[in-house]
Amino acid sequence: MIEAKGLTKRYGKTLAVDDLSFSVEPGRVTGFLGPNGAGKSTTMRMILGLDNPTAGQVTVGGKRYTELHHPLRTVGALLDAKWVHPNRSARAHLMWMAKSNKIPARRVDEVLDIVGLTAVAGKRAGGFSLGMSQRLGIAGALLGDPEVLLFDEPVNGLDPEGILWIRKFMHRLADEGRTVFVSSHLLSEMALTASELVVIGKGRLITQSSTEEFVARAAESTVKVRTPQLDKLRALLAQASATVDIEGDGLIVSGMESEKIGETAANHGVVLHELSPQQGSLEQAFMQITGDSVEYHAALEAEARHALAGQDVR
Ligand SMILES: Nc1ncnc2c1ncn2[C@@H]1O[C@H](COP(=O)(O)OP(=O)(O)OP(=O)(O)O)[C@@H](O)[C@H]1O
Repeated sequence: MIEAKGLTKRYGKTLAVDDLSFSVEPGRVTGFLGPNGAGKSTTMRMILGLDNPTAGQVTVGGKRYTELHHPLRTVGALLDAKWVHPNRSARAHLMWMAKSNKIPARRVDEVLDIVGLTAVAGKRAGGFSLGMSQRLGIAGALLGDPEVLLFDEPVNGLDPEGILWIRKFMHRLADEGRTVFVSSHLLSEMALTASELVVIGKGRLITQSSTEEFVARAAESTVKVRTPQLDKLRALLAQASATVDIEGDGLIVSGMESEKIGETAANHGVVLHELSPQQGSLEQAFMQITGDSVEYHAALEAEARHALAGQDVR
């Protein structure tokens, strides 16, 4: 379990993390969602004791990182996959990590097996693809068999197969009862990976809720209506305090459920050709909630450029 209370980090004039309080429970994957520059990496660094909070605190299993007797046995992290000595073999890299944390050597072979790197354990880590480097990073995070695992943007730059592997692996770790906290600026990815979300913007908590709730609540449901008596229905709905916009040959109604719209139409003899609640996507929800966040729009543009260029922009 991870608990942040009033967590704050200031770098000079920049308030990177601003009075952040949230909790991350074991047994499920929790997404840490926010646009670029929202403060996700800074928060993760504070969880890992790599940065000190300006105010507030964050604990792992009830203790601050610096109070943990065997940190690697409590919390493992994948922050930067390329953090290995390029000329060391995967096994040598893990052996070195194990030794410096008093972890038995046999655990190295176990974690190599868990992440599927046994066959290439003797190869230079410097020659690994990004996907393999990610696996090696995860093997390192698992060395101490920790209860809590942090992943900072783990799917960045990975091919679809690598993304799928990481996603399944995180679910497996959560199913084992571990606390899994994974950051991302990719909304669509979090919808597939996380069941719970901690959403931040500009260093502040926007919301913590289940992914499902977040989408349902934020993408304030709209209903598409088509009718040959458009003006009449529009006036009736507006009278009942719904917000009505004309779109194409129909109406987009918000602030009123489809059942109520249908009943209102029936009560006044209005014929309906279509009455369809519109499903909100996580993207829409996120945009709505962080709508005023400049950084968010920058992130969206970057994502769009990324999609167009077919390569990673970050
Ligand atoms: N060491 C530092 N010194 C000064 N400013 C920093 C430092 N680390 C982060 N910042 C600033 O703090 C803010 C939050 O950065 P952070 O990297 O935590 O965000 P993020 O959500 O992880 O975004 P990204 O995914 O782009 O890394 C940014 O404005 C960033 O420029």
